[in-house]
Amino acid sequence: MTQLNRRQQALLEVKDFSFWYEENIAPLFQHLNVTLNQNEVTLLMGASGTGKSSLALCLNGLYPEAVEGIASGEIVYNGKNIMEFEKGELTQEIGIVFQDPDSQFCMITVEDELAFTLENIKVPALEIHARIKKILKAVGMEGFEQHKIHELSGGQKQKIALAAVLLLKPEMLILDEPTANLDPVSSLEFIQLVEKIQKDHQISVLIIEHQADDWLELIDRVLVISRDGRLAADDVPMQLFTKQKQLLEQEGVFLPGDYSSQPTLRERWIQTEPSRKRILSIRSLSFSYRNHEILRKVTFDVFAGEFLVIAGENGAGKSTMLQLMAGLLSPKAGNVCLFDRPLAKWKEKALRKRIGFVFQNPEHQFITDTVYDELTFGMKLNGVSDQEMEKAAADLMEQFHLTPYRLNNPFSLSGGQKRRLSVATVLDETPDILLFDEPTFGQDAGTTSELMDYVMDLKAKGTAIVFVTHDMNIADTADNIVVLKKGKVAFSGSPDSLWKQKGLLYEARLRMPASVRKGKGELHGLIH
Ligand SMILES: Nc1ncnc2c1ncn2[C@@H]1O[C@H](COP(=O)(O)OP(=O)(O)OP(=O)(O)O)[C@@H](O)[C@H]1O
Ligand SMILES: Nc1ncnc2c1ncn2[C@@H]1O[C@H](COP(=O)(O)OP(=O)(O)OP(=O)(O)O)[C@@H](O)[C@H]1O
Repeated sequence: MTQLNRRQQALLEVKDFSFWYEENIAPLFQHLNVTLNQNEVTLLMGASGTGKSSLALCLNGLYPEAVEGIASGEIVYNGKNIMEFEKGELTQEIGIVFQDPDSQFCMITVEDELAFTLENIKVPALEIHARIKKILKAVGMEGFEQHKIHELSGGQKQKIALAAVLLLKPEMLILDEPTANLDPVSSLEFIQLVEKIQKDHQISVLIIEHQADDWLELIDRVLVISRDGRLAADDVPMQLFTKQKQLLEQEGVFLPGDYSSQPTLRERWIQTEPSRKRILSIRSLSFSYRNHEILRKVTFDVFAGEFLVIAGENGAGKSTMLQLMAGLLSPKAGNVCLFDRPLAKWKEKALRKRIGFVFQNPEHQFITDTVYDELTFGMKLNGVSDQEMEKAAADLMEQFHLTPYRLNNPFSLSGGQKRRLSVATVLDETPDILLFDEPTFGQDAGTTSELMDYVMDLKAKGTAIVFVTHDMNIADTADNIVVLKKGKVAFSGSPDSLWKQKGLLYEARLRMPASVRKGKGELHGLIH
């Protein structure tokens, strides 16, 4: 940590800046005054929905224009008001890696995407190939030139999005929850990569993240936006996390493990034992996309009242596994049985009633124009009365902090709100098994523990819960963890027995949770 000892030279000055999505509603953030300096690494924190992503888009001049929003005050970049830059000019100076990397791509293959970026900044054709090769190596994606972007795993996409932005050689880099889709070791490597790029090029970096632990070594300064859209804190990390704990807890911000005296997620619940009633059995299951084998002879069971986590590196086949468990994909060999009956023999409607499924990308799930319609879509199909529907939807909106957004379009919600809505839509009735792909991604400390409380309550009542997750603090609370490695089951057992297997953790690109590392005095161990 450099404790603000770098030479302070203003790069981006935010002066009395306020922003509204619509007239006649309260501003999303107001009277912000803050200066981001050259060669400085700043972390921006705040509860889900406070406006962090929106602020990032204001800083590089895309908002308010792109959303017909309203802004007052000014933002000055290198001494010049950002409104005075030509269209597209500022996006080269201030590069953003978006929260959802899919929203950033416009070409089919990795090479075309990166070449498109270089052509836009008029790089000579002869140089393009070498520049792409070099940047792919820098982000650990060497040899992926011909891969189709939509076929990459979430983590692989994130690295390509970073590569595309770095090609522009920006003076400032904004990273919006950049490690949310990465496996634990890739996440750490990504942070090290950002550190190296920052040091080599002395660029200014603004990171938006809910969990700061692994960034602590790198960040100079932390800003916190409060729920009412004001700058609640601006301090060096150690001062902030030791002296302002109460404020941070009130604002729903995760305290890094080093500073937190809160119980770990695992300590929060009285563990309930799963029953021996088998809900789902997976036997010798194999699956390929075209000739590419993704899963090979996978076998495990899921029991009533069990909390099972599927973990593994980016691209290991976890999301594919979950879709096979839901009957959204069909196995090439082997089978998945629900109550000893193959999924293929179930009627679609009966299957959907018994298995709830939440996609990795919430947007893949939304089919209506409002939060309320999204929550009641399934209920309407099942003939639930208007009165019951209203009550159930109101309860879910309350529980998942979505009440103010009842009539909002699901696509306009913040990343964390979208995630909560997609989870809430499968909770309108209680199926036998709930399959969630990264349900806690993008959540602040408060919404994570509330969501886990909700899910643990369902588990205690007998619902089987399956999470695909990269969050090892959450994996630590599971009854059973299945680790996939290159499409095969590399481990199945309790979290405690997994944490003892250092070699396996390393090979599967997993890490012990912070609380376990802390107990062993290895909190900042690079890999484990
Ligand atoms: N295009 C839009 N139109 C209207 N409202 C929007 C739009 N985009 C975001 N919002 C609203 O602005 C608020 C802030 O969203 P934003 O994505 O900036 O929050 P955030 O702090 O980044 O949240 P998270 O941590 O969940 O990603 C949310 O309440 C969201 O519903
Ligand atoms: N529609 C598709 N067509 C072809 N290949 C695909 C498709 N979807 C995924 N893949 C490939 O299958 C492999 C497994 O992908 P999957 O999304 O299941 O991995 P994952 O373990 O969930 O990864 P992550 O943690 O990054 O989300 C990856 O190599 C991916 O590139």
